[in-house]
Amino acid sequence: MIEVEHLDKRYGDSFAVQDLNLTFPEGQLTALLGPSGCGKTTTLRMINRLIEPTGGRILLNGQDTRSLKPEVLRRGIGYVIQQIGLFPHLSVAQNVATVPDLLGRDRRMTAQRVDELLDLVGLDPAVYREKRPAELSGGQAQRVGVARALAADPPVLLMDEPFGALDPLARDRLQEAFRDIQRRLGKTVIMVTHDIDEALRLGDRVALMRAGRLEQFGTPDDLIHRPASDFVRDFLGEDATLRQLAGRPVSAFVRAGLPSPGAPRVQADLNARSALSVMLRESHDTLEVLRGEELLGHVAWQDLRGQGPA
Ligand SMILES: Nc1ncnc2c1ncn2[C@@H]1O[C@H](COP(=O)(O)OP(=O)(O)OP(=O)(O)O)[C@@H](O)[C@H]1O
Repeated sequence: MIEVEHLDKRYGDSFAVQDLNLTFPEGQLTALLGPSGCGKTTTLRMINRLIEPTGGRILLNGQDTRSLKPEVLRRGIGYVIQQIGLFPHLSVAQNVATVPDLLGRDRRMTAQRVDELLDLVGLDPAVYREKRPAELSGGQAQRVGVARALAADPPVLLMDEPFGALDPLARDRLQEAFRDIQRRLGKTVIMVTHDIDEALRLGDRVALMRAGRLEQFGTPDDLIHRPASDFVRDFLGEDATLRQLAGRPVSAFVRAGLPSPGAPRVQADLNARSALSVMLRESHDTLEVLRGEELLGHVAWQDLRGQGPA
């Protein structure tokens, strides 16, 4: 768990970050979201002490990070940035193994782990192990960057716009793959993004910042349905609900029981935004939700609009 207390970063007379108070829950992904210049990157870099705060403190599992040597601190905190900076003269496998090698880990174990990690991020080790960074696409290089950050098995991962440089299709795929990995490995992840869709889709929690301060901290649902201010509402925009629905299957909204007679049928893995479209098209305010032939229950219009059980 990472706790940030009264955190300040001042440059001359202006604050990049001002009186930030925030707890990043363990094993969850928190998106740091906000307009350009609001202090996201500064916050992230204060956590691994690439930037030293001018005030306040940061606790990692209850321990003040200032009491740890930066290099010791960073061993437990992976860091992924957009320009991932793979070493061009090293192979993919050597790049992924950088940290374990530095830590003097057993070579054979490391080689095996490198293969597992490449597999995990969707790169066939037999094909990619010996390639050089110059032979990779942008998306493949990003995957290697994620594998490298995971190689030291840090409990905490800091990510700064990790998927920013990718085309939309590659970004979608890597986001999904990463979300899976994060859930499976139970890492605590803090991800800087200015992409609202990305924050709402990937974040268990979203911290929305504005001019160095925290505007709202909550689940994507909280921000969308219970915005703390006009700024939050405006920032997310009117189609925030639709955006969030696009990222979730309709099965997440299912209630037990029968729908009203004549309700259209949809499959459970249909995304909720498309399910809403079916309701509009068919002029029906409930849908019957099936998985294959099995009836799971129904979903109602008001559930998709955010007043329901999900
Ligand atoms: N070294 C520095 N010296 C002076 N001001 C700085 C310095 N680094 C950052 N700032 C200022 O602090 C503020 C926050 O910067 P930061 O990079 O944290 O924003 P951000 O939210 O990550 O923005 P972006 O999304 O554009 O990357 C900005 O106004 C920036 O100009």
